Amino acid sequence: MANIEPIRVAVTGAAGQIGYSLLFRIASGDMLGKDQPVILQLLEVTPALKALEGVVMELRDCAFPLLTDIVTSDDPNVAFKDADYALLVGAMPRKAGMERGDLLSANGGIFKPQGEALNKVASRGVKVLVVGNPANTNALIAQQNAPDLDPGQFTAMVRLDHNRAVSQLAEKTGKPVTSIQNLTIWGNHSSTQYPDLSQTTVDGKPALDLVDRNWYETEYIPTVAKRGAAIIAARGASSAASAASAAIDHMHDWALGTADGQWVSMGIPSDGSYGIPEGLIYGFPVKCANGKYEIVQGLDVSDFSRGKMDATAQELQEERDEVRKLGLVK
Ligand SMILES: NC(=O)c1ccc[n+]([C@@H]2O[C@H](COP(=O)([O-])OP(=O)(O)OC[C@H]3O[C@@H](n4cnc5c(N)ncnc54)[C@H](O)[C@@H]3O)[C@@H](O)[C@H]2O)c1
Ligand SMILES: O=C(O)C[C@H](O)C(=O)O
Repeated sequence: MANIEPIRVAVTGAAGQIGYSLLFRIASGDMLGKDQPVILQLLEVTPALKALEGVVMELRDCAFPLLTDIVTSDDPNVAFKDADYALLVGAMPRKAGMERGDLLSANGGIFKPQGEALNKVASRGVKVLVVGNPANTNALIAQQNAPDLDPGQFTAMVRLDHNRAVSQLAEKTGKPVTSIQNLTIWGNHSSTQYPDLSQTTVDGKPALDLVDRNWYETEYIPTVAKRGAAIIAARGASSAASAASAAIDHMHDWALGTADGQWVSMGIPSDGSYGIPEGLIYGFPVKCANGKYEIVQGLDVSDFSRGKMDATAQELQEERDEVRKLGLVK
């Protein structure tokens, strides 16, 4: 372990609820491996730096063997300096009664300067995950303001939706989550997302042979798509530990690869696959190896799926138009 160079991981919104779970998981090796030392580079707004100091005290008190150093700052040019991974969490969460897209004008402005700072100071191979909502369009804003980086380095989190979808299906079929494979979240991290079971297997059997079609269309899909709102209604605050866990899963699989033959869902720039307009940051089925992701190609798309996939793409186009008007993307 002593001979492995530490990896720099930047996290924004580090004193927030998600940060409080995420940082400890990164420092314990859950994201990049149990033998990979890390340096945490934490960004917060100036008024939250005091609270962040307390989080840093707690991180130090854990005496994590892999945690080599901690940097804190309210300047993205410091926090993103030479970062190999950047998890952009810092943004306002929605309240009951809001859609995530309602946060666009409040949060969109955060991601332009952060994209510019990543462009200027991050490692040229930085892998970026946007968690702050609306995650897909915020990822687009950061990406468009980082012209010297490859657009594919910017991704958005639909992994929480993916994990929710796996868990709901496991519960319905009475099978363990590990029996479920090849599930996809297409599109936006919003209530238009499409949790698609058409290719999914449970213990090798087609999932749609095991559940009622009416349940799938009228209960399962809306339950997964509206789970974030259900958590806000129950907890009085948006999901945090599960969101952090999904962020760990997303980065872990991107960095270290997906399990043999299996795929996961990631929000990535569309290359036009499956007829999704190029450039939108859209949830796709992907396999990862050697630090790269690749869209799973050649899947059959039914008329039902086509309608759902196009509707969520349409919403992302509308969000893109809105941020264009705000001058946040070209
Ligand atoms: N994509 C997903 O699946 C998913 C899941 C859960 C939550 N979220 C989103 O993640 C975001 C954070 O959620 P939370 O519960 O941790 O919120 P929170 O309010 O507890 O924490 C957000 C933190 O971000 C900080 N912050 C605000 N602007 C910043 C900036 N410009 N730079 C750095 N830090 C900044 C705040 O000071 C605060 O400490 C919200 O937008 C929420 O909706 C996304
Ligand atoms: O729903 C929210 O606003 C928070 C988060 O995006 C979630 O899905 O839990």
